Amino acid sequence: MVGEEQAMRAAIAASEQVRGTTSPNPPVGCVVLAPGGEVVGVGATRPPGGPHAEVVALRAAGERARGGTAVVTLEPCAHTGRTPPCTDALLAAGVARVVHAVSDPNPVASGGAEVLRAAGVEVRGGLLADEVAAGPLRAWLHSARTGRPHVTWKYAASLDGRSAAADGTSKWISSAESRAEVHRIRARVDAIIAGTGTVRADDPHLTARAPDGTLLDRQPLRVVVGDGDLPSTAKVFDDAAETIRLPGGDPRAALAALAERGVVDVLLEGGPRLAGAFLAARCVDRVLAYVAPVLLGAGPAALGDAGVGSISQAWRLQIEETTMSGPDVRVSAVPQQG
Ligand SMILES: NC(=O)C1=CN([C@@H]2O[C@H](COP(=O)(O)OP(=O)(O)OC[C@H]3O[C@@H](n4cnc5c(N)ncnc54)[C@H](OP(=O)(O)O)[C@@H]3O)[C@@H](O)[C@H]2O)C=CC1
Ligand SMILES: Nc1c(N[C@@H]2O[C@H](COP(=O)(O)O)[C@@H](O)[C@H]2O)[nH]c(=O)[nH]c1=O
Ligand SMILES: [Zn+2]
Repeated sequence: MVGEEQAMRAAIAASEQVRGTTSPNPPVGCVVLAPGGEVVGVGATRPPGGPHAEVVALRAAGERARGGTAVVTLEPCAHTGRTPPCTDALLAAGVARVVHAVSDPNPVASGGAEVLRAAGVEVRGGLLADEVAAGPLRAWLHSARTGRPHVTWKYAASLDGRSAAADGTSKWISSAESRAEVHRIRARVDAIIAGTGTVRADDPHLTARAPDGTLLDRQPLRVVVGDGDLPSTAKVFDDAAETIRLPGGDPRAALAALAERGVVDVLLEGGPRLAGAFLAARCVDRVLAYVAPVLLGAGPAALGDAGVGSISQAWRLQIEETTMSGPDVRVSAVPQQG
C-alpha cells in the first residue's frame, strides 16, 4: 500500500523516463492505485500520437482501477487531440478519485478537473506541484505559456571565467563526471544549438554519448545557427542524428522555427558570441555552468557581448542550486526579469 505523495513521486519518476520523447506533448507520469492503495498501474506519455500517461497506466491496471485513485503529474486532458480525452478513459475505468500536481495551462486541453468533478469523481490538485513544475514539466509549461521553447544555456568555464584557452582549444575544461552528466542532459532535450564559430573551432559532434563513446538511445536534433560556410565533413553533419542549419542569427526567429518543429526543450551549447546574443534577446531561461578548478589567464570569456554596457545593465541571476560535479562546481541559475 502506498500513500498519494509516494505515488506522485513514482509518477514523477515515470515521467522522467520519457523526457525528450514526447514533445510537443508534455512528459507526464501516472500511477493508478486500487481502492486498497496497492499500485496496480504505472504509465508515462508515449511519443506523439500514442496514448497519454493515464491511458497507459489504466491499461496496466485493468479492472483493478475500479473505485481506485489515479495520481498524475498533470491535470488530465479533456479534449480530443490525436487521442481521445483522458477524462473519458478515467471515467470508463471507474476511478473514484484523481490527484494531480499541476493544472493544465493549455486552454484547449484544460478543464479536465471540472469534467471529472461533474461526473462525480473526487479531484485534488496541487500535490507536489512545485516539484513537478520545476522538474519534468518545466520546459513544457514554459513553452505552453510563452509559445517559445525553454532554453538552458550550458557552458564549461575555468575559475577565471574562460571557456577556451588562448589558442581556442577547450577540450576539456570540465571533468569527466560533468561531461557525462551533460551527455545525459543532451539525451533528454529536444534540440542542441551551437553557433558556426563553435562548429568551426571545435568540430563538435553534439550527440548524446555514454562515457565509452557509444551513442545513447535518444539523440536530440542538432541545430547550427549562423550564415558562414562550414565544411561538409564537419562531424555535426554525420548521420548519428538529424542536423539543421538556421541562418540569420536572430535568436527569437531561430526559436520560433524550432517551435514550429515541435521543439519544447533546448540546450544552448555556445559559443560565447551566440550565448551573448540569446541573453541580450532575453532568450535564456536557465543558466547551467560547470565551473572547473582550472585557471587559463587568457582566451575567450565564457560569455560574449550580451548587451551590457554598464553595471546597471548587468544580467542579474537567481541561483537555484549549487552542487559539486566531481571536482567542478555546478551552478543552476535563472535570469531575473526586468
Ligand atoms: N567551454 C564551453 O562550454 C564552450 C566553449 N566554446 C569555445 O568558444 C569558441 C568559439 O566561440 P564563438 O566564435 O563565439 O562561437 P559561437 O558558436 O558563438 O559562434 C559565433 C558565430 O555564430 C554566428 N552567429 C549566428 N547568430 C549570431 C548572433 N546572433 N550573434 C553572434 N553570432 C551569431 C556568427 O557566425 P556567421 O558569420 O557564420 O553567421 C558568429 O561568428 C571556441 O574556442 C570554442 O572552443 C564553445 C562552446 C562552448
Ligand atoms: N569544452 C567543454 C565543453 N564544450 C562544449 O562541448 C562541445 C563538444 O561536444 P562533443 O563534440 O559532442 O563532445 C563543444 O563544441 C562545446 O559546445 N563542454 C563541456 O561540458 N566541458 C568542456 O570542457
Ligand atoms: Zn490526456
